[in-house]
Amino acid sequence: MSDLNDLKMLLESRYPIVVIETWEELRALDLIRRLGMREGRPVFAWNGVDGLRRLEFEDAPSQKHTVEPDAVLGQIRGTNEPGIYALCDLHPYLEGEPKQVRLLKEIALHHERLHHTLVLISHQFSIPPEIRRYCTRFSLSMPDEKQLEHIVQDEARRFKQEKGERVRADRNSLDRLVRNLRGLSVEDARKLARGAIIHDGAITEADLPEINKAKFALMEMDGVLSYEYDTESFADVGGLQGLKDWLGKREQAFHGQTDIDSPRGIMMVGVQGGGKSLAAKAVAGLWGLPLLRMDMGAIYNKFFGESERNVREALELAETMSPCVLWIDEIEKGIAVGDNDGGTSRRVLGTLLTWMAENQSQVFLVATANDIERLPPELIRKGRLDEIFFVDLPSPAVREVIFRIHLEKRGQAPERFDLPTLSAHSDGFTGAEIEQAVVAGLYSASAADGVLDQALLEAELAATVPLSVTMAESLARLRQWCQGRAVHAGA
Ligand SMILES: Nc1ncnc2c1ncn2[C@@H]1O[C@H](COP(=O)(O)OP(=O)(O)OP(=O)(O)O)[C@@H](O)[C@H]1O
Repeated sequence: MSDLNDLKMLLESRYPIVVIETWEELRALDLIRRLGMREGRPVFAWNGVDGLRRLEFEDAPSQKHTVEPDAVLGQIRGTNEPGIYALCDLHPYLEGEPKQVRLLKEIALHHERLHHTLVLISHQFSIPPEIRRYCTRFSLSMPDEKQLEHIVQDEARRFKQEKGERVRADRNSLDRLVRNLRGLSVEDARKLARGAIIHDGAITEADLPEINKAKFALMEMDGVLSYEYDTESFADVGGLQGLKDWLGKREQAFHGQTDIDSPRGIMMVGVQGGGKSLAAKAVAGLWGLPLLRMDMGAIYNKFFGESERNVREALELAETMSPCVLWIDEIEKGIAVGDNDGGTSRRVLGTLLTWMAENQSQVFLVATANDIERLPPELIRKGRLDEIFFVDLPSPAVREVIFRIHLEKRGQAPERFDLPTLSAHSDGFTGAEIEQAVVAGLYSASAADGVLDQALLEAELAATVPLSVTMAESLARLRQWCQGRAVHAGA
């Protein structure tokens, strides 16, 4: 790892303040200590409990009078001997504290005279605008696959010493485990590897979903990306045969098992409740990949900060989680044409398009959209996505399958029902509406202390006015828009 050299270069480029966002405080401090010793510069560490102390000497006493942040910053400002000051968890003391921010700025302003370097170490650090131009960010490097494999082997050795048993593993599972640990710090990778080994003394494919969930939790994306625990199987999706065939043909290429270009993503447009979300979940289920969902609403949430940064970070996280499926639900909400928001949605779209053009990682994008009129043309231009699928209302045969799926899911034997008649009575219904009719029928049956039967289901269907009727015009527009632009997901 060349962290030492990289940090040295940063210091030499005379930035007065270096910000390190990390959970690995001890590793960051060790790096700074080594750098100080190599460069012959005194190094100090501070936190709000112990105050300041010399970092090079293990038993150096703490200067208790510097526990308060303004005391320590005041002392640094007043010292002429140039030093490196690692300030841990200073971030809460800067919020709404103009005095502290000013002191930081003073030290930065007099950098040419004082030659102090402040290294601010926190798990998260938002730089106050007053000092932004004096700051630079530094990231600790993450272990590469070779180092990760060493970590896993270390843990396997430790297991053997403690339990007297060898860890069972095949090459393929080990490789996949190592790949899935990418993007984690040494400490976290070790923790997850230990977790995978400890419960059964083996490394198997079955460990991977747990590893992915735990890894995602460690990454803390605060609502912009969520980990979808329930992926679906395509067996639970009625119809969409065209989409299923398309995906089936590309699975090997996605996993890098052929020389053909890896597929990068699809968009699904269609009526509400037509099964687009269900299909997105089924892609992950079919390919055995974790499913991450990007919430366009959260990207614009002011509490989460700058929108483009949120998108960038979410995409980076998806890359770290690769191979995975990234599902952007209702994509038009975040990047709609004509949004009057001071250009934010244009910038978010730009960030997304750049990523789509440059993405080399195994992240398969599944975007779903309801409102095609708000979709920016750049996004749907040929070549951006591998395919645009139109999810239309289900055909009579598919409606039968959907009835079967939802009856079976609720413990109702489909043989007890006349499925062709139910299908005939549900012309124009979406999958969601068929499911709703089954659920409503079950409620009615239970209220009457009876069982669900054909008559109850037919009554529920007769009482429903499907969206395709109330929104006939927009459905017609959608179908027209899709001609020549999208392929039929059901074909
Ligand atoms: N083709 C289908 N096969 C089986 N179930 C379906 C199908 N289509 C819809 N459903 C049922 O309806 C529910 C809602 O559908 P889903 O959320 O996938 O639709 P959608 O097109 O994403 O709708 P929206 O645009 O409103 O989010 C699904 O969870 C599923 O239970």
